Amino acid sequence: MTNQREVDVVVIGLGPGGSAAVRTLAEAGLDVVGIEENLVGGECPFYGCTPSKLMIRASDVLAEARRVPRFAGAADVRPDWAPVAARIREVTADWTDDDHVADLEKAGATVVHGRGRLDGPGRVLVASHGATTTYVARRGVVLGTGTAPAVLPIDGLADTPYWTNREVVAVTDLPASLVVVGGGPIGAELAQVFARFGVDVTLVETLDQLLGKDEPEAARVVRSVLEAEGVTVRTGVEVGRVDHDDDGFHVRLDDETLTAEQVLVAAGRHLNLTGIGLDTLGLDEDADRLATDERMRAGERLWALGDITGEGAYTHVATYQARIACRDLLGEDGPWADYRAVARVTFTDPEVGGVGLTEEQAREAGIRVLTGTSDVSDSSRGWIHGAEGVVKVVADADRGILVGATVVAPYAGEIVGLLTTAVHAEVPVAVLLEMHYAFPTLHSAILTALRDLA
Ligand SMILES: Cc1cc2nc3c(=O)[nH]c(=O)nc-3n(C[C@H](O)[C@H](O)[C@H](O)COP(=O)(O)OP(=O)(O)OC[C@H]3O[C@@H](n4cnc5c(N)ncnc54)[C@H](O)[C@@H]3O)c2cc1C
Ligand SMILES: NC(=O)c1ccc[n+]([C@@H]2O[C@H](COP(=O)([O-])OP(=O)(O)OC[C@H]3O[C@@H](n4cnc5c(N)ncnc54)[C@H](O)[C@@H]3O)[C@@H](O)[C@H]2O)c1
Repeated sequence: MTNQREVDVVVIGLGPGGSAAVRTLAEAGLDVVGIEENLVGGECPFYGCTPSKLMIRASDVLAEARRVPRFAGAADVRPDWAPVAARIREVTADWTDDDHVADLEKAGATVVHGRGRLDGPGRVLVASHGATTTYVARRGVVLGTGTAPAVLPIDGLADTPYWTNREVVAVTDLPASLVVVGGGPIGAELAQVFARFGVDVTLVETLDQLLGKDEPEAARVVRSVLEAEGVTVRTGVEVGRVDHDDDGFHVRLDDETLTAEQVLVAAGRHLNLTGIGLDTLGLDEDADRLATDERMRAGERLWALGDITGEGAYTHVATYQARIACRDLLGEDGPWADYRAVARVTFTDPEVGGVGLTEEQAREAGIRVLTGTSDVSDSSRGWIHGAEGVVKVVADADRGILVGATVVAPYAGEIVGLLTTAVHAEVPVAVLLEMHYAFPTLHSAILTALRDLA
């Protein structure tokens, strides 16, 4: 049976980006329908940012307690996953979305659980509870369908009960050993978590460095910390085959076969665009991103936001883009989208905070580059804290401004805020060199890196 309903805006996919758009448009008085096929809230609160950061918080507490002998005497540390599993169930409400739905309905939106599909400009087919409804959106459609874990074409893998981020957040009992495939943010963060809880972890990465999107100086610190904490790190290796039997998983690399009780695949994401109907608007659904203009327009009466746009797979990018798309849909003026100063944080310990371009990206962009670095462990606060880390700043020599920066340090995610302001507002390096940096702080290592610009 097919029904038809006319509304102002249809939003397909209610992750952080889609949910923010629904809320803003509904609060502005528009007739908005949000369509979600799984949990309203999306990857971040249920399978991503929030549960992983709860794990990280717990593992950081363990690590800090283990530092007691070095700084303050003795501590008896006995890890227990039960409080972690309980807090994750509390924050996800056991993977139910009633609160998220209520939040959007309170704003005046209609939420439909079902699968949405584009059917030409401004038209969406929604399959829900055995019926199909056609929504005709007077202003347009917002697409924010996000990603799913990439399915790797590794021989044998599909026949094994491996974990992705979707399963790992629900773990109640830890395995004795774990192979993590993929040394990006998810792999690095979770390898450290499980190692700190006593799991024998091997981290396997195809590239020659961990955190391939970050500066090599940052990746080196993270690798050395992980190895010091007992993680075996293998970079520059291919996984040829994965098997599973009574002895667990067997992960065949070029030069050895790893055996472990569990495998976590954290090797990138697949865009949820397949079969979404982009072809009905003349767009390519097999592209590696859905390109958007500065107003987040992706096609005729179509706006896109979040991970599918390829502008940075972060929650804060999705919600930023939601603000821009809503501005356009509500007929307001800019500012429009600007990605010069996107901040990113990998929540390893020490954290890796980055903003803007890496040195390599800046050189590829044709910028006349100057770089400066400083060793956080050599700074006063770094030494007091017993911290390892590095600050690297990347400057445009011709314009006298920073175009990128990276901080590896405790709380680097907070410290990078200062550098995000500098890159975003194009604060002259000459000004950054003359401002005050409190003593003794971790962020004062930025001044040393600025003085090193050459
Ligand atoms: C383990 C992990 C940790 C992370 N940690 C961080 C972090 O610390 N900080 C950070 O900024 N980012 C983090 N991220 C990334 C962050 O989760 C994503 O960038 C963010 O969720 C993207 O939001 P989105 O709106 O694009 O879509 P998503 O959150 O992916 O949501 C898209 C929604 O669309 C729905 N959908 C898809 N197709 C359809 C359809 N046809 N019809 C209806 N609904 C559909 C999906 O079910 C989903 O709910 C992490 C990700 C992972 C996996
Ligand atoms: N703190 C954060 O903000 C945070 C945390 C986690 C995830 N995220 C977001 O989620 C996205 C996905 O994270 P991710 O870590 O899965 O992806 P990623 O794409 O950043 O990293 C995946 C890594 O897996 C490697 N890889 C791919 N195939 C492999 C194979 N067969 N064997 C070994 N290694 C392989 C890649 O070379 C890459 O280094 C990220 O892009 C990030 O934006 C953000």
